[in-house]
Amino acid sequence: MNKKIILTGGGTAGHVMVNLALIPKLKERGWDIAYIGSHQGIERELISKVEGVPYFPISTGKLRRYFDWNNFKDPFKVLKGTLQAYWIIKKEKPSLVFSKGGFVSVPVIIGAWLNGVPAIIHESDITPGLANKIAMPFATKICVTFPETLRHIKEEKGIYIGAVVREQLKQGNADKGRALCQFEKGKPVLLAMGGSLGSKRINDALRANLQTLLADFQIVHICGKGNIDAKLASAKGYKQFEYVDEELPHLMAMADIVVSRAGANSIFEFLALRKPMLLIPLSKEASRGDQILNARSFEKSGYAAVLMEEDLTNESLRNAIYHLYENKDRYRQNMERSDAGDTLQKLLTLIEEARKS
Ligand SMILES: CC(=O)N[C@H]1[C@@H](OP(=O)(O)OP(=O)(O)OC[C@H]2O[C@@H](n3ccc(=O)[nH]c3=O)[C@H](O)[C@@H]2O)O[C@H](CO)[C@@H](O)[C@@H]1O
Repeated sequence: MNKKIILTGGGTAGHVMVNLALIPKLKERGWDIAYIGSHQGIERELISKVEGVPYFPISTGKLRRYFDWNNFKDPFKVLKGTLQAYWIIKKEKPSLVFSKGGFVSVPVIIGAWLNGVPAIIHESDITPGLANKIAMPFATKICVTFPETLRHIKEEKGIYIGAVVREQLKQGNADKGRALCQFEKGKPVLLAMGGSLGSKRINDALRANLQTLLADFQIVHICGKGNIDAKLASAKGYKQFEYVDEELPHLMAMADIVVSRAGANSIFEFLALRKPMLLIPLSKEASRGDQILNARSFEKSGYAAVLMEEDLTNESLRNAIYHLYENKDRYRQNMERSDAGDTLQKLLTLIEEARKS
């Protein structure tokens, strides 16, 4: 019985996390795993830390909905990537390809289709991203996180499974988090996270309020690569990180409230950990607006407060943070009513069923 799987997905950490959640479970079940990603993307860095998962880099190009001179070059890169993915899949002979989306996944899904290998796509957001939209006709099944996403998918291919949250996030230790940040016990902790790449808008507005907020909170701020403010390195009760890997569960465990972008993986992680959250979704100017839909859906369920980027000022952020903290118990009670079920198990069952024998 062939139990080889190729995983793909990348560009931002949000397109790698489901794969990271799956890898230990697939290993437990005796799967042989390989990964196809880009040469430079964050997926290469994240997967290189995982033992026993060979990484095959391919050429990728960004698929854009707007004018850019690279639009003339990138189709050739995607074509090259498709040929590379085709040959890797032909040689590796997996019984299934699983994709978490992102530009790099398009050549891989097409490469799987050309080899007659079934492929499953996972879509985290309410509306499918451009890469997944292009790849969908070549996939066997498309799993979605939000039930309303099924509207955008051909009936027989779409399947609602919910969000996949990494097990290790649930094993955080608040004392370890405080030790890492040199925070004291007893004073509330605010975790600010601008998605896996950081957010300059959130960083600036938060730092403008730092003096006021530090009177009431200790703040751990994940600000993105290159965004550490050295002048604030010695501020008491304020700890900055560019990106956090193994230690993230401890930081999440000690947080009383969270201020975050509304990337699908992050918000479901906060929901699983029952963290009252203020979401500042990426604006329509900078994206297709998927985070706005994610945030509105959480707001409607009573899990989150939402501050739109166009309404983000130093004052509105400060007021929203205090409002969130005052109402934190209400948000927690609402989150207690959510039941995610064992999504990882559902996904594993789907993988076992879909593979080519
Ligand atoms: C700019 C962009 O394209 N954003 C998209 C991207 O966001 P982004 O990559 O930010 O995605 P998410 O918020 O969904 O996921 C980020 C993941 O990185 C992890 N993390 C983050 C920071 C850190 O220091 N350490 C760490 O491990 C989080 O725990 C989470 O698992 O993918 C999401 C899921 O398709 C989309 O909803 C977002 O719109």
